[in-house]
Amino acid sequence: MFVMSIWGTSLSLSSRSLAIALVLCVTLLYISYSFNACLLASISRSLQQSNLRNLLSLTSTPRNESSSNSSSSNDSATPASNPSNNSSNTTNRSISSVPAAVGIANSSDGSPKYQLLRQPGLRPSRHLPDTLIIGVKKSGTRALLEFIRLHPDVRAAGSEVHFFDRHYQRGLRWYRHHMPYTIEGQITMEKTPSYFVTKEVPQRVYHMNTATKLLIVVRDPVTRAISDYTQAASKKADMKRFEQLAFVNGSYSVVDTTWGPVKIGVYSRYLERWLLYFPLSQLLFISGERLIMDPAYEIGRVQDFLGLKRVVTEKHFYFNATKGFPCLFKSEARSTPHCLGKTKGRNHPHIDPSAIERLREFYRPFNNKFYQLTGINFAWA
Ligand SMILES: Nc1ncnc2c1ncn2[C@@H]1O[C@H](COP(=O)(O)OS(=O)(=O)O)[C@@H](OP(=O)(O)O)[C@H]1O
Repeated sequence: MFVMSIWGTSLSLSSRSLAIALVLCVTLLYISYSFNACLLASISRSLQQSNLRNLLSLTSTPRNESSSNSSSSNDSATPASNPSNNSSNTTNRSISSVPAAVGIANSSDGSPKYQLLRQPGLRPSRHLPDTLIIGVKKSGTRALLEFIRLHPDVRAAGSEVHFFDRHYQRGLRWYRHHMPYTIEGQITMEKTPSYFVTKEVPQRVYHMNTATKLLIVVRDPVTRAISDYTQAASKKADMKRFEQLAFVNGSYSVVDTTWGPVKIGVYSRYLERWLLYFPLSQLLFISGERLIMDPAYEIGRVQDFLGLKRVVTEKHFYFNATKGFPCLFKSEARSTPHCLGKTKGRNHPHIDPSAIERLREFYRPFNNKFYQLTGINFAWA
């Protein structure tokens, strides 16, 4: 009886243990299942996000391309001296890599081709400019930018960024954010014509990158002054006549050198400041007159200076008789003809020839100094 009762007790004990073990097993299985499910969900989420990020960074490229271009690699957030990083972008350019990469960029199918873009250099990113068009205002700076950006290895900011003269305190990170996306081997370019005449700019550009290449379009300072005046008059209905503004006291004897349109034409004065920071070999002077008469010639010089293959040639230009200026084809296949906008190539007002003659006389010594500094005789009258 006693044995029976012990046996019975141990039986009920072992079935309780069995039941407890079963419950424990089921609980463990449930916890393990939930944990694995969470883990898998989180892995899949992060994979989706990284794919999305890649896709977004790729699809944002055309937005910037439509406005312009750039390349260099400087992550500095403040305008402190960090000159060396940008210069490497001017070498090792591969024209053939560009259309290929752009083609791949449009693919979002996750194929091996698409994976190529993850390789360093092929993933588009923004860089500080390694080339600047610094001026001179009203000399053909927009034409130069539009012409040179036909090159597949050039990307430029579409509008004038004014970083070095107006927004310098915002820092290089801000500046870089205004640059277009580029891939390795492409040049990043920006044009702001007021850089040439703003006192602080040469030193600031030098601090960004001592190797920055500088493009300067120059034009007969008298015609440039009239062009500058024409632009100002187009915005102000009651503007005085050019002759009244260019001279002191209404007579043509004393030139008003404080008036912006006159002052900017004293190129030698501004150039001297730039030469304190940059050797002449880093500056390229483009004749504004020749850019109109023979754009292919001037663009050839620019491509050589930038170490680019001569891709933009006479095949890209045609003379538009209605506009009275050269216009361009966006490709060698002569598709998409394009002229600059209405604000480029305005009709100038009639100016008294005596006033023009007096201004020529005024500029002559400064022009000669400029020819001497640049080693180029621009032959302005
Ligand atoms: N291809 C072509 N089409 C139209 N205009 C051309 C071209 N090439 C040079 N130019 C000359 O460019 C002058 C304007 O110069 P900028 O672009 O430097 O002006 S700005 O400083 O950016 O406002 C502009 O000056 P204005 O003629 O006084 O309007 C033109 O003479």
